[in-house]
Amino acid sequence: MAGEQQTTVPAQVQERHALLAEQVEEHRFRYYVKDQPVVSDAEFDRLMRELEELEETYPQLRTPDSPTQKVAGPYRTEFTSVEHRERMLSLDNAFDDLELAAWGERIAKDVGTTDYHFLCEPKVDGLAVNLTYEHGRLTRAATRGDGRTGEDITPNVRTIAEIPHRLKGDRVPALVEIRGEVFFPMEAFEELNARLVEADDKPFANPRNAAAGSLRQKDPKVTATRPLHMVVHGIGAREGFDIDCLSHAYELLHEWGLPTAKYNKVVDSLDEVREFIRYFGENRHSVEHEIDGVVVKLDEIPLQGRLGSTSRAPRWAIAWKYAPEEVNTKLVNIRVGVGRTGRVTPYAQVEPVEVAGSEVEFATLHNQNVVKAKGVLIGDTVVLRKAGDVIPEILGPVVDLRDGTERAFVMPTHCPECGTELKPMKEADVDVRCPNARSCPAQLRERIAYLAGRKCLDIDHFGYVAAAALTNPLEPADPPLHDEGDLFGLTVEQLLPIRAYVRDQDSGLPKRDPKTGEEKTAWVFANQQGEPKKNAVAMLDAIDAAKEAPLARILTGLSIRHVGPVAAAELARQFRSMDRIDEATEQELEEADGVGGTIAASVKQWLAEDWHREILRKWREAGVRMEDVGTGEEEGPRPLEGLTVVVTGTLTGYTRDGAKEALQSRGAKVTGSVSKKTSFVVVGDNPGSKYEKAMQLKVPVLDEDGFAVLLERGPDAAREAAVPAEEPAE
Ligand SMILES: NC(=O)c1ccc[n+]([C@@H]2O[C@H](COP(=O)([O-])OP(=O)(O)OC[C@H]3O[C@@H](n4cnc5c(N)ncnc54)[C@H](O)[C@@H]3O)[C@@H](O)[C@H]2O)c1
Ligand SMILES: [Zn+2]
Repeated sequence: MAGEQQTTVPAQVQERHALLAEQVEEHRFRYYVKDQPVVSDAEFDRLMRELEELEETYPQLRTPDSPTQKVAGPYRTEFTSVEHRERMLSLDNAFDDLELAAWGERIAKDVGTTDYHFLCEPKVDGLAVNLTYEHGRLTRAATRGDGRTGEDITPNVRTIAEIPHRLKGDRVPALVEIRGEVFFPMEAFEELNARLVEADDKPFANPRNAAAGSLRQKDPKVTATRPLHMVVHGIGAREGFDIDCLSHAYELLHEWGLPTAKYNKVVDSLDEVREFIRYFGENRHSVEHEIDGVVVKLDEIPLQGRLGSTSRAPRWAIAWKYAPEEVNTKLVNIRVGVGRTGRVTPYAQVEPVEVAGSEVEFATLHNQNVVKAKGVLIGDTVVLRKAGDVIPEILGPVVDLRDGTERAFVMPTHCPECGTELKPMKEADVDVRCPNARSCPAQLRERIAYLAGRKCLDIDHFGYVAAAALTNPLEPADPPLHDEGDLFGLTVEQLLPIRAYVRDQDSGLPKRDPKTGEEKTAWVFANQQGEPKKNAVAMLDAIDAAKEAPLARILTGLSIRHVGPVAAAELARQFRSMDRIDEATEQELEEADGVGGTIAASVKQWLAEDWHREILRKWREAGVRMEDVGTGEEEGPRPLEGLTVVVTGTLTGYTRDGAKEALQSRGAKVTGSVSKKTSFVVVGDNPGSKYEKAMQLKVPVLDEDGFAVLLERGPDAAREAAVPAEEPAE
């Protein structure tokens, strides 16, 4: 200590420290008071980290008014100030295992016993609220403020349905302060922003800001219209009752009617803490609110007291932060991509950013109404979210950074790739499509990529870049594939001269070099000596092998509307060859198990088109089998015998009845409600409560692809394809 006092702080360091402190204070003000932050949480955390590191090296900089020594504020706001009876603190963070281990060691050293437990809780991404109950009545609700003094938001909090105005039961104390997190559900966020934009109000950048902004309204009537929820996660001052552990306190809070968390877990060791962190890292989105980390607490309350707190955070708890899923970036442009069925989708093109482990340059905007509803303008700084494997999306604009140069998106009237005039999908539909199915380069590229892809022919070394190169190269002018018909006739000589754009698979748009900003191009199949690349040769071999593909995969790969993997499997099982499907009447197709009128009509329509027939003719000529060997009758087995399956939500390739028949014809029992005896729950879009029930009961859940696996390959393979439904906590 004495030595450190003598090192003088270099002038640049002092300046840097002052600048960081000022920035942190500014960001806190925008975040806690205006509910409109201009930087991402991760960016904010980096500033805080740098500040802490400077103070670690030069402890003289760590004065009591440094932001590192305070919760936040104090702020004067339009709300009345109220004192908390006990301070509301922030939490120290652990960003890696070393920091978690260091915390664990400090606990072990300072706690004075070996008999203690860790309470693990998902960290709710919302805003902290303090509820005061006196003799069971909610007498006050306040924000955290600077930790000692918060804002009185009692009337607003009273509008939140799940917060009781009166505690239940006969063990109600004289006084208790309850701490918790108010959050805004992700599903409702888009709708709120749409309403705000409609009314010419500022949209929120993310759900956490929406929670804070909705709760901190001058008029509680406005708050009442917002779907706010709360999870309680602590207690402050108390009189008239005693508790030994925080986990037991939660049981009491639950008994009083307060919304306690479902997933908390008490464990003995740091390794089990790690397991909890790992589990929720992978299942972040199976919880009803956003999670930005895990909070680990010492469960024993007397031991918490022994460790005490700093001016900013308790020593007995730590927040593990997950890698951020949200970043701020610039919306450079909104362009449209054309999908396999011709559907035209606006895409945000952003300044490339790293998020959730990958570089993102495009984010879907679904359709023109979504662009409008989100309230984003070209040129905005936006919040971009990438959750797990899901396609990145734009949450909302950072309105406070606008400078007036931003402009609204206008949906193009013509296809960006073939120039054909766009038409609504159906009459009065918001979705528009390019009607030029056969030779629109975009649609052809998407169909070929799908045909070569995992669900269909599964051709090795034939990815999206190859599909793009073969259908619409920059050189030569005449592409090797004019449609699907040319696939099995490809030769190595055709591949060598191909140069093409490197395209993003989700949007279909050319990727750009982050340094030069130019669109990336490549010689896709030839090496520098002009010889074929190994992968190109292997791809041609794989194309050849795909001539023997099972009929179901061929059928799926034709991109016939309504014929996804499941319907294709049904058609193949019952008709067994393309010829027989071709010869069957619409009536006969319709009467087949699990097919139905829509699919039958669509198959017949497809087959009636000349250029489609030409594809089949060329394929036949090239030796594509398009027939399943064996009669099929002798297998007629009931591979799903003994299984009970529930189907919920909308499937794209199947009607509800069709799905049911496909299951029953294989021997499965189909029921309407989920129980412990259910073998699988098949979920489509908008699944609702049965899905949640399945998660609770740990019943394996199958999406549409998983459903196809179940039908084609049976329950063992399907179990591997199922969503893990295991939960660590009870
Ligand atoms: N983007 C910005 O400009 C900006 C500005 C200020 C703060 N922030 C964000 O806020 C964070 C700092 O805020 P903070 O001081 O509230 O710290 P914090 O969010 O890192 O942790 C403390 C808070 O976690 C909450 N919490 C959630 N679940 C909990 C649980 N199960 N148990 C206990 N507490 C739980 C509590 O409200 C507590 O106050 C930053 O790390 C940053 O992410 C962002
Ligand atoms: Zn087109």
